[in-house]
Amino acid sequence: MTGTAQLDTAQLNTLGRTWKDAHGGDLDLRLTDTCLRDGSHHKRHQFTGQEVHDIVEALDTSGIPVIEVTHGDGLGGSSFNYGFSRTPEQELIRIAAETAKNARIAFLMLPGVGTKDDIRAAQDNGGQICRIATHCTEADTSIQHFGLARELGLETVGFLMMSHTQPPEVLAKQARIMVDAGCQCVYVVDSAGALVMEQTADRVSAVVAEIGSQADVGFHGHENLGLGVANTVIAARAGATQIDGSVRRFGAGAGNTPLEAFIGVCDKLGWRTGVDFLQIVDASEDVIKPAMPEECQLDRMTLMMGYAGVYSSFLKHAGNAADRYGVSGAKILLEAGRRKLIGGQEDQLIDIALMLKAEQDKAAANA
Ligand SMILES: CC[C@H](O)CC(=O)C(=O)O
Ligand SMILES: [Mn+2]
Repeated sequence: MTGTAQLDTAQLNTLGRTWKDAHGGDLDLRLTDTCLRDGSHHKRHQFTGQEVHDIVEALDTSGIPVIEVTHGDGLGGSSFNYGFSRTPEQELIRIAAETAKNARIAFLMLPGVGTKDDIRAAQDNGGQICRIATHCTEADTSIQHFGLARELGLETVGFLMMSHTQPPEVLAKQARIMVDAGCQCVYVVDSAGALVMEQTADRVSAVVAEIGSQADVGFHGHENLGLGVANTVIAARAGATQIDGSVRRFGAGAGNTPLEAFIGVCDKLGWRTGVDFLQIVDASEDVIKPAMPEECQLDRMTLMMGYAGVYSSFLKHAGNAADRYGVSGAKILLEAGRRKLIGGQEDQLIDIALMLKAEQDKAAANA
């Protein structure tokens, strides 16, 4: 089979649903910690090998079943456009895989940023789960990558990013494209932290109705309106069985769903995650916190992201543009939301800053 071929339903049924088997069916939810990938945005991609080793060891010991490790913008993201990594991501993947005793190591790739060779290298370095992320109307760009990943025997996950921008029925159709290409779990991704409760439930339910008999459904939340845990609980109630978050919210924007808080909530609800709450709380305080440049904040900038519906990974880029041109970062984000910018359009944040500066200079000249 070539990398671009689609899998038929019979193949999917025999190859799908790997995680329930891997965990012996004794978990209700499978958690993925993404502080070593989405947290890379907050860390400006400056993770050291030692930090990755220490964080993976702590998460793995606590029982986290999946740990995602990659540049914040996925394989191949280390660049002038997105920011250079301090340590090559393939080395970080290798360190993570060598450190984890039980957890599977996942890596993310965005078609057009990473390449098929990056996927092969990530597998050679010990990555086992290939997560392909596309804008939520561009699932067709993932077809060849899912084909390759399945050919290589990797577990596959699809990310429908910026899911707040499309109604449930559009997401369901896009999820179908991913599953037909070989994806074993499609995530509704609230990249901007803009979804509000029922909007999450409606989207997850629609995707479950479309693909639930063939593949799992996941949810990836952000904290920009303070709803990460609430949205994740409601997503699980709507049928999401794979859940993303970051311990201590170490992620993009105001951070990801705080995984330790969600684990505590799951304990109270009687949902089995396999993670020890006391250990994960210690890991948050003793290992994750020291690796963070600062806590992820729910402040003017990040609230604006949730409010205006802006991709969380734009936070540092908008802050840089605001500082460079002496304009309001919050106004840059509001305009980015109005323009409905998507990943890859980071350069437009500079255009917006220049426009705001011109307006500011004109107002000053007329004053
Ligand atoms: C650049 C990829 C992006 O950060 C993926 C993600 O975590 C999201 O869309 O929320
Ligand atoms: Mn994210």
